[in-house]
Amino acid sequence: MGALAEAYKHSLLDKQPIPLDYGSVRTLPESHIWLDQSDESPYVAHSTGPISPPVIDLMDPDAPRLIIQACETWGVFQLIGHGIPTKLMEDVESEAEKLFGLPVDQKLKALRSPGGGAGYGLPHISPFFNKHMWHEGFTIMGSPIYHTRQLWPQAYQGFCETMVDYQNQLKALTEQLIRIIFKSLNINSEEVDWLKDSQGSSTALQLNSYPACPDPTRAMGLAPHTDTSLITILQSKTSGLQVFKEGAGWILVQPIPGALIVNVGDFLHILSNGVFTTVRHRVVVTHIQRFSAAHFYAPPGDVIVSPVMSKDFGEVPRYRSVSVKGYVETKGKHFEKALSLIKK
Ligand SMILES: C=C1C[C@]23C[C@H]1CC[C@H]2[C@@]12CCC[C@@](C)(C(=O)O1)[C@H]2[C@@H]3C(=O)O
Ligand SMILES: O=C(O)CCC(=O)C(=O)O
Ligand SMILES: [Fe+2]
Repeated sequence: MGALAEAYKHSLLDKQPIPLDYGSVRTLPESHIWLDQSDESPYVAHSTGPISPPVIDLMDPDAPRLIIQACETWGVFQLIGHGIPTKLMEDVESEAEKLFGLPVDQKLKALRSPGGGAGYGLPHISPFFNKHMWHEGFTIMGSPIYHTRQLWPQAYQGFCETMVDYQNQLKALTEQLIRIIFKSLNINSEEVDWLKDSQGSSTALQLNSYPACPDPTRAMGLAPHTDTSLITILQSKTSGLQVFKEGAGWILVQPIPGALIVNVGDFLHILSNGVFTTVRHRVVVTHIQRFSAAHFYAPPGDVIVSPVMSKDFGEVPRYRSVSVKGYVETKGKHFEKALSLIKK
């Protein structure tokens, strides 16, 4: 799990808010109202017009070019032909439904400890906002057994097997995509030891639940953010994810059945000298519960991430070199100011 386990470690220490018992509230509590009536609702702000992130088939011989183009123009794309078994994707969704369907007092037994990364709770970025998000999450870093046993002391095996299998398969797919992307950055993957000995990479699996909301247009499922990853791969059956596109605003992503949503994170943005977009995204809620699973992948904590120099990515570095561990700390303390703090 590596460096990502330290993400938002400091910000968690000052307050440890816990998720609501969402099933028991009939009206949106003041603490969860993000927009008052006059504000533009997150629904109004999004356009379901003609533009949407690219859909790319990994089996397409032209996939590498399309992936690079998507990383530059959107920072996000939908991927089909990825080879992740449909059954496994369905099992992940149903295991998440089971987990978040547990009684609140049982879920709280797996509550993330202050400064901890794994376990049940609100988003790690909660302390940066004075309103609570309509969300509950379960973060897995490394083996899921410890926190899963708090939920199901006698029956944690099925959940753990599914999540470990999923993490292994998503890590392999991530590394396949990274090799394709590194080619465009003129990085020889054969010389990247943490990519070959892939034990060292930092990964995390985030299960998200956005419970049915009594007043969806005034709540926020997950506040706008960019991911602290090289690449994030996400699955969800239902819409709710919105990505920000310069010149178009918030775009609702309509998930294609069986597709995975791949997005560029901060580390790939830095590595590409700012050419690949670390897409800002958020989640709006509805009257129906929504689930997602997001796999985060970053290099090991001691790896130094430096902007590549080339005619395609610029001869002048736009960012200072950072260690993965150092940047995770900066992001955890300063959140969305992190990138500007390392700008040259
Ligand atoms: C590996 C990661 C990446 C984390 C922190 C740590 C574990 C959980 C991830 C998320 C998941 C939910 C949104 C986010 C913003 C959050 O609050 O926790 C993500 C954050 C990040 O992408 O920065
Ligand atoms: O639920 C989603 O679609 C997005 C989740 C997300 O952005 C995250 O887990 O970082
Ligand atoms: Fe995200």
